[in-house]
Amino acid sequence: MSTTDGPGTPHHDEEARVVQIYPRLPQETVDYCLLQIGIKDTVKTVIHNAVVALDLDSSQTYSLLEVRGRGSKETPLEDEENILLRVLLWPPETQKWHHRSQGYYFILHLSSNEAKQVGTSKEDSDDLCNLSSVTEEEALQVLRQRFFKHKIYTYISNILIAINPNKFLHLYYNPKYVKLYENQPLGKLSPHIFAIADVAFRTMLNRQVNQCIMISGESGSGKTESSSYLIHCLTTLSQGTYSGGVERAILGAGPVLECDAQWYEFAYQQIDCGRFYYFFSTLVLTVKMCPY
Ligand SMILES: Nc1ncnc2c1ncn2[C@@H]1O[C@H](COP(=O)(O)OP(=O)(O)OP(=O)(O)O)[C@@H](O)[C@H]1O
Repeated sequence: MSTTDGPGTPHHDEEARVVQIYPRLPQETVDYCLLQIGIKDTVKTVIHNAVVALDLDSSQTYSLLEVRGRGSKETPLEDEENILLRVLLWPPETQKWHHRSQGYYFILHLSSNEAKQVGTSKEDSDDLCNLSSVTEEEALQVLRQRFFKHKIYTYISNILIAINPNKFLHLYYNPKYVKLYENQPLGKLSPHIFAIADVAFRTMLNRQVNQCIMISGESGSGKTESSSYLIHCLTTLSQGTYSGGVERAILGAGPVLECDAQWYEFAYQQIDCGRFYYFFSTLVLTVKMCPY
């Protein structure tokens, strides 16, 4: 990420965007700064760069709020969130330099240290393997906490856990995300079902070997829904490659996607024997939240 001199500054890569950050501070500062954000930038990096660009006191704690649309509420963003993923959901005309009156911008807010500490009572991580202590209780706590922040996907290394949100989350399934996750190593961006589809698709093309994504979970946990997102992503990825027939093949595979108990038993035997990776490129575990 770099600071920019103004609206005319060229983008360094196709996925970079220029955003405005408006400081909301007790003291007088310049109105706003412009920052160029790229695919790897998190909210934390944006806050750091805005503090430098606005020449603010770096010993203070700041947070970033997103305003998405005129008159919309200000949404506080998590430090590790990928900021480009949010900006890509803004209307195209607001994804380059634009006036604040159009309603899409970020606010840099001075937050007190105590407030920050209360808000981070438990550690959060995109990958449960990164937790400092991996107990069942800790893992469930993190998943629950993420779910309440509308983060339904979490990795355990290259296994994806998908929690059924029971409502359509447009933030996750915007068609632009297929492109964003294309050719990205697993774990580089926030956990997503499209990342799983991309890994399977690339491995199939590179190794010229059939791939299998196993989806497991109790009834109503979102297996069918997850497979339709996978199919959507795979068919989109297959367009524009020499494997154009993939679309027809995948759509025709509906009946065999729902396999019987015997097959599951076989699949789990392979996992138990440590042969998982020979049989499945990836595993998606779907989870239904208990209402109590
Ligand atoms: N990712 C998701 N986003 C939005 N809604 C979802 C998602 N996953 C599941 N749901 C909701 O939960 C309902 C149940 O999901 P789904 O039919 O996929 O479960 P299932 O695991 O296939 O169940 P069964 O094993 O009984 O067939 C869906 O009809 C949908 O409303």
